[in-house]
Amino acid sequence: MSAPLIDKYRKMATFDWRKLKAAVEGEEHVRLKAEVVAKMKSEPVFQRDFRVLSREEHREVVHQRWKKIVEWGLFKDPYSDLENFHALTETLEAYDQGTSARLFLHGNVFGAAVKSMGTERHKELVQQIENNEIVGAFCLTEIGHGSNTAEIQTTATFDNGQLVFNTPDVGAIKCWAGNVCKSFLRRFRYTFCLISAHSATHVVVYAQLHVGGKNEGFHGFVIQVRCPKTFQTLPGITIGDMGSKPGCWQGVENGWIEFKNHRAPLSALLNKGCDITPDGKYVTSFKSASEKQSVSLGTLSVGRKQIIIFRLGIIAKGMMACTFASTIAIRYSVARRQFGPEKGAENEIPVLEYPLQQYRLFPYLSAAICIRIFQKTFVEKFTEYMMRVMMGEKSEELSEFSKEVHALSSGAKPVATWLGVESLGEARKACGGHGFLHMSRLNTLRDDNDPSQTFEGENFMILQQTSNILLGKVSSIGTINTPMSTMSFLNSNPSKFSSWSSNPVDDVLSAYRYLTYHLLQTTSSEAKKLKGAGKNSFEVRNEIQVHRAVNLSVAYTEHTMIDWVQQFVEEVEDVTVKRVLQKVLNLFSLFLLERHLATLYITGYASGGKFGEDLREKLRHAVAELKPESMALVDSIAPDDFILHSALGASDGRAYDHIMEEFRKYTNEQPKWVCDLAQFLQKRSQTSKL
Ligand SMILES: Cc1cc2nc3c(=O)[nH]c(=O)nc-3n(C[C@H](O)[C@H](O)[C@H](O)COP(=O)(O)OP(=O)(O)OC[C@H]3O[C@@H](n4cnc5c(N)ncnc54)[C@H](O)[C@@H]3O)c2cc1C
Repeated sequence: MSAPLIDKYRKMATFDWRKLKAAVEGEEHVRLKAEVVAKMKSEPVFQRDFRVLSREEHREVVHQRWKKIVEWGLFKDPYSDLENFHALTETLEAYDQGTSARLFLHGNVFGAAVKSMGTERHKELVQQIENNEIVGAFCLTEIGHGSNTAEIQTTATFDNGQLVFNTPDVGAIKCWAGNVCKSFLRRFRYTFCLISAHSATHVVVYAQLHVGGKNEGFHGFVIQVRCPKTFQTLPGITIGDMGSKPGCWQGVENGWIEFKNHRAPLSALLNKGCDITPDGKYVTSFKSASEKQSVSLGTLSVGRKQIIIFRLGIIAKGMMACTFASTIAIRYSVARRQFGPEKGAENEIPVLEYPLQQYRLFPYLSAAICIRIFQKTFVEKFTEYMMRVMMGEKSEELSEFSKEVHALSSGAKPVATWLGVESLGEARKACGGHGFLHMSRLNTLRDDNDPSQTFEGENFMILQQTSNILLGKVSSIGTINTPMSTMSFLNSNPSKFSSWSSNPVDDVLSAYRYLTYHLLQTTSSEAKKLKGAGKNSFEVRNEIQVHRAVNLSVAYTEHTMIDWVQQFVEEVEDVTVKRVLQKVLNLFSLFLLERHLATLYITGYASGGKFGEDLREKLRHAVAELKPESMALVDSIAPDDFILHSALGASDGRAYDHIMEEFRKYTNEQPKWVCDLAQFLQKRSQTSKL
């Protein structure tokens, strides 16, 4: 039975949360997710408590869950059953990113790398991967090189018809082994491969290829690293674990690998577009060194699309983080009562009543909904693009499409993951002391989501990809016409602020257009100035980042997010749902824009304090407007309690009961060391009497 207070808040809503959920997620998706959850609930291996597991225990439980999902055979072919596959992926990601990583991410990257860079001679291996007869990992990052992958130092040297792998120094030791992104699976066949520390039998490894004394550059190879029966490493290979990691990543076997004269057959070279003849001649069909590098780095053809698919998946991680943060903190804020207009515990009010608490939490509630709508729209547009690629289209418009998708995904991944991690930190603080308990899950979830800001392109690094593409458009201002129309507004100089309209989102979009346009202009003229002063292109690119290129990428991305969500809301048929979604978007857009207030003034969008005062007043109003809707909105986004797994955030609103249920598990405990304490105290008391 729910607590009366949470029900009171539920009744304040002006809409049916189920209808909103169906409108945002799609009825079929909601139904399929419920099916997966029901299956997991029925299986003992998916039951969990709040105990902190050791590294060994954590990995074993993840392994058992992985096995169960494999046995269920839930996702034989994502191509033929994409809806089911999306439902499974989202549910597993919400349940535990470590389990989903073990299931999907590393294996798919390994398998896809073999498929995209390999040829006919790797067919048998591909078959083994698909049959789960071997276990694979992906080794690109080294101790000394992550972002700058082209400079990795591991070597593969042709010698007597074989390849000899070496790690020249400590910086060249492979680490992290694996790769990340769930939605990669949405389009590509997958395999179940584990990470290298304990389980991998094979790895895709990147190394500098030396043939006949010449370095032919960075190449991909697939090699066996362990015997699949004994799991002993092969000669010349040392593998270890990377030690403890926070959150769910403790359950993931990220490992390091060192090579010392490890010999592998020539077929280890993933030889699409290049090869070594048995007598030791390097041959290539690549026209240039950079093309060769592009294929090896996986940034051409399928590879570039894979990166975008990874990023689309990571945007969803940001959405999920905001979902967990707002669900747990808003439900708890109704159960938690502190102070009141008059003295007496009976007069205390739920902390959700405080405008400051609302101001800290509701923006992330709106972000959870808006990022989901944006991500879903982006996936649809990307699918349309992929269909054209698969149909073999080769047009200038399609290559423009590719660039635009790349620019937006490189901006949206940072914006979404930063918001996600930030939301969990704020939610933890908004839940006070109890928020710090492991059973709130907020700190653990924060740890789970933390690396989403770094992997698959460190956020600040990939924002540079967005700004580079935007800066490339400066010379064609007036004729910019991109397939998704995210840049068309840059064709004309947007006007300064004059007055507010009746629609805050229209006003926010106008401000963003001005902001993006002016950031593009100032970044571009700064670059010209630096070039004129004799700086080289490396220096120029670095010196235009702070306050300029980074802000440009963020502004462009946020403008598109808001614009697409607005278009979605306009299409919603149910009037009550549409009205509340509009309130959600009002808040999301004002919340994001307020962060750019200083730059808006600096770039001359407005002068005097009134614009800023008005913007903030509108933001406070948007927050207040969401209060009566907030609990139903939470219900519309909240995962099932089994998946949410938070003593503070359960849907029945009985946070104290759940907290005490956990506390009581530790009633009158007598750990072994208290005997030692008793003896110590006794000894002290005897000594003091002497
Ligand atoms: C949980 C987790 C799982 C991972 N899994 C894998 C995996 O499976 N396989 C794999 O190969 N790797 C994996 N990685 C590694 C990951 O891909 C890299 O850590 C990531 O690419 C960032 O690279 P880096 O660590 O070298 O960061 P660095 O490049 O060293 O970045 C450090 C700092 O320098 C800044 N910086 C660097 N260059 C510039 C520049 N030009 N301009 C401005 N600032 C700059 C960055 O913004 C950052 O703030 C994983 C990492 C984590 C945390």
